[in-house]
This record gives sequence, structure tokens and C-alpha cells, in this order.
Amino acid sequence: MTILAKICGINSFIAAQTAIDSGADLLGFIYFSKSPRHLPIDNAQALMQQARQHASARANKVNLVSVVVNPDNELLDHIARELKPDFIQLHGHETPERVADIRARLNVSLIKAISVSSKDDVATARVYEPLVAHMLFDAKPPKDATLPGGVGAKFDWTLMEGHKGLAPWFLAGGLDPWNVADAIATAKAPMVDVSSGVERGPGLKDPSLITQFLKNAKGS
Ligand SMILES: O=C(O)c1ccccc1NCC(=O)[C@H](O)[C@H](O)COP(=O)(O)O
Repeated sequence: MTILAKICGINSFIAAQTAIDSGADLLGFIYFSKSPRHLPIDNAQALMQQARQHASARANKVNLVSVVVNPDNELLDHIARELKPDFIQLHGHETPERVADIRARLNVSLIKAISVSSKDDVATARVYEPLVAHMLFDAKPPKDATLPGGVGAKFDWTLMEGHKGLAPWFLAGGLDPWNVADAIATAKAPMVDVSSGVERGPGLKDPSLITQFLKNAKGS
């Protein structure tokens, strides 16, 4: 099975270039000011343009994802207009009603992240699935965490056993080059997402870890 992989929290050209050259299918750009990976819109615009040009020069197909947390309409309109992402990832507490509003408002495919610590959490995907292109199953961040994602927390991958999904879905949370093959095999995940597991410090993407992650994910 071909596994699709997203490298999230891209904040430098070297990280984007390495991810594209190593076969990443999606790159995530964070808009959340408390994150060490946060990119103001102007910086995101420049970096996404460089990434698109590099992918096109290499004839690689890569989708660009803007990641937001409980965004208001003004921010969403701004992102859709200025960044023209292929996907917007909703990584907060957006309700199904809010996701339906966003879907009706924007002409951009959506990814909805939900945090998982039980089978019931996985089941909540059912109500979002008709509204979005992909679900992303992430771990619940620790109670004292300032970020809703990108914290390297793992959940029990066996909770995903038997989950089919209306569309291919992402497994996320605490993945790294050494555990990704096991995670894919256990969860039967069609897509994976990583951020801190390919960093050498908060917000510092490590090109060799990106390459190793993609090799191990796609070799599965
Ligand atoms: O990565 C962030 O800083 C971030 C901040 C706010 C919302 C979402 C964020 N990341 C979203 C992602 O898709 C991460 O890749 C996902 O949570 C997995 O992160 P990690 O456990 O570090 O691999």
C-alpha cells in the first residue's frame, strides 16, 4: 500500500526542499502564534511559493496545508485569499456545525484534526467525515501543554483498529523515524503526519530526520 506522508510545521526552505526531495506528499504550515513553528502570513506566503516552485522544478506533486486553531472568518478568508493552500487543517475545538460553515464559506478542502484517547474519540470522526477531505487523528496533548498539536504525544494506535473512514485518514502524534513503520502496521493507517519527531529542538526541523521518516513510512 502506498502511504501518504505530511511533514508539518515547515518553517524553512531547507526543510521544505528536503521534504519535497524525499517524497513528502503534503507540507503543513502553522498559523498559531504560541507555536515555535508559527509563520506570519507574509512569511508563509513566501515559503509556500518557494515550495511550490521547487516541487514544480522537480516535477513532484506536493499539497500545501495551512494549519489553524479555532480560526475566525476573517483569518480564514485572509489565508484562503493570500496563501491559496490546497487544504486548511482545523486543529482546534471546531464543532461539526462550525466545520460545515467553513466548508460552505471557503472553496478549500478541509482536514479536521481530533484528539484521541479512547474508541469513542475515534467514533466522533463519523460526524465530521462527510464535511472534510481527510480526518487527522492526533494524541490528546498533556493538560499543561500550550499547543493543541506538535507536542510529540502518542496515543494507543490499536484504538484505530477496524476504523475504515469515508476517506483516507492521517495518523499523527508522537511519530518519528523509528516508530512510524510499527505505527502504520498497528493502526493500518493510510496516511501519516509528523512534526516534532523530525526536529532536533522545538521548531528546528532536521533534514536527515525528515528523509529518514519518509523512507521508513513509505517503505512500510
Ligand atoms: O505543530 C504545531 O506547533 C501545532 C500548533 C498548533 C496546532 C497544530 C500544530 N501541529 C499540527 C500537526 O499536524 C502536528 O504534525 C501533529 O499534531 C503531530 O505533532 P507531533 O506529535 O509533534 O508529531
